[in-house]
Amino acid sequence: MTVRLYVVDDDRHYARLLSYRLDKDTEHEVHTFASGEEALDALDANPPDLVLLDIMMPGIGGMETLRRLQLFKPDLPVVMISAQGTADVAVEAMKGGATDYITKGQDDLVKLDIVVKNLKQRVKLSREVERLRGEVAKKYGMDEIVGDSPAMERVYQLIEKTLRGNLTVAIQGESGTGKELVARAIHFNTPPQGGAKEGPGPFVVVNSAAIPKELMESEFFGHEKGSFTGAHARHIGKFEQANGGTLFLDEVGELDLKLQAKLLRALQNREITRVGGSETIKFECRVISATNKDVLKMVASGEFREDLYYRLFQFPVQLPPLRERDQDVLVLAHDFLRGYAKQYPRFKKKRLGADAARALMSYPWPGNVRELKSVVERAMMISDQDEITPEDLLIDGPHAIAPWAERVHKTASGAAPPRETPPPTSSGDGSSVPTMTVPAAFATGEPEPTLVAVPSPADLGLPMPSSPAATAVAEAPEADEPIVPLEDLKRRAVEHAYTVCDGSAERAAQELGIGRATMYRLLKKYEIEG
Ligand SMILES: Nc1ncnc2c1ncn2[C@@H]1O[C@H](COP(=O)(O)OP(=O)(O)OP(=O)(O)O)[C@@H](O)[C@H]1O
Repeated sequence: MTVRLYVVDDDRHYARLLSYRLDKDTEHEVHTFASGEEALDALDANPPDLVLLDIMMPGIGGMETLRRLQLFKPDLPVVMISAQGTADVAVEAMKGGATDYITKGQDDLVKLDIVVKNLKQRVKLSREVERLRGEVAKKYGMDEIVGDSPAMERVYQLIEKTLRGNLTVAIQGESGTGKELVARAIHFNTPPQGGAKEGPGPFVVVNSAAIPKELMESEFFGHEKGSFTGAHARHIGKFEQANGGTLFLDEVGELDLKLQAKLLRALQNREITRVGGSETIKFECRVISATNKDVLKMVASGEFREDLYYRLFQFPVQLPPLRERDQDVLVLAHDFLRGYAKQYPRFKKKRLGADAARALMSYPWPGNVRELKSVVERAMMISDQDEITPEDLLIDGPHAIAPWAERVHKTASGAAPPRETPPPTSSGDGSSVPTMTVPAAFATGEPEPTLVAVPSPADLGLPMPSSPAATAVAEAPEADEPIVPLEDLKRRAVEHAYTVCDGSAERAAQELGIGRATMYRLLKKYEIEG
């Protein structure tokens, strides 16, 4: 680990003495400066981990330099160097935020070693925290949301807009459409609000459907010891826990009217009182709610307070069910395949065969993405070969299991499928796509073959052959060519388009037939740089 140290002292002899000693440690990168101004000028290009700062210097001097260093990075460790007889100034500096001080000509060099050693420990720790924070943010970042369909494109645009301010966001969508995923992405990508400390703060979930009614108030606002039977200790509620971060109110449509009134009051006044307590406690957090209910209908029927509706739904984000994003099915399936193989490396060679991919595409998925996920993960487990076949999916055929089997049979026998929209005969953007007969694996015993949609290249997230960027990568493969994973093709298509379009993401997006936001996301995902 390299630690960058600044030695700032106009006494060149003393500065050289310190830097010579510090340089002996190979982990140290020492920069010396003769004035505060010089050191401040270097901050952006080479930010320090630790500063040794003389108090008495010409120009702005040590104290003012300290103040400006703190503006640059509030938790930057700064050790003041005081001349003999100016120890009282050093103490003043520590009151002003300096970490420690050494006195020239006394025990300075020994103390220097100890101080630097301790601070290095601190720097190492804060780097580790930073690294972990980055990992968490990545895990819950935008990249976790998968899908390039026009419907998801709109969702990405809305998410980006929610990041501009601190309005309450209400995410609506059927069960399993990714509401929590989107809430986490908003939380982890929201820039720190005015005065907030570093990082996104805590993400606290309250699932209103999962908590017994009688415990709801205490869950939200906390309680004091002895405030009711069973309250053996003080309990800190979710609002307080979310302070400085995000409170995610899941299934908000399940709240009863009494609690709705209390929630409204808390949100309006930005303060709460614990059950059985009298102290009012201020909180500051972003509020995101989610529901799969039609809350406006609930407002009309008196089940949901209108004033709370306006308070929570300042920025509504509607998530599409899977049936409205057919072209995402394979992208999602591959993502689940990769995710499961990462979790269980023994499955890392498993891949979707062409017939299985077609079967997934033609299956009438309803809304819940979890269904697709469990079909894919189960297929990985039960398939005997590396290539997953339609039979491994267990969504049709003699071994198919509910609810998947019933859906296929209902659809095939002409009964209304559970989806609200018809099976895919058009791509997401309204253009028609060719149809084909159901593959053998979907034979239902019906005399007439069922017609289902065949994915177009655009449906698969691939460039349409008509675009110049596409022709180079979308040539028809020979029958004996090995199958290339879809993700590799996508990466190549994006890379190629970006190069051909001279690094213009906008033009490349146009050529690929995808939106700008998706293009930027893919460039980031594949780490393609201009
Ligand atoms: N767009 C998506 N990209 C990747 N995974 C998704 C997407 N949408 C949903 N999922 C996956 O589906 C599962 C359900 O997602 P999530 O819990 O966010 O949905 P939800 O709408 O909050 O569900 P519920 O209404 O049941 O609480 C998770 O495993 C999630 O990873």
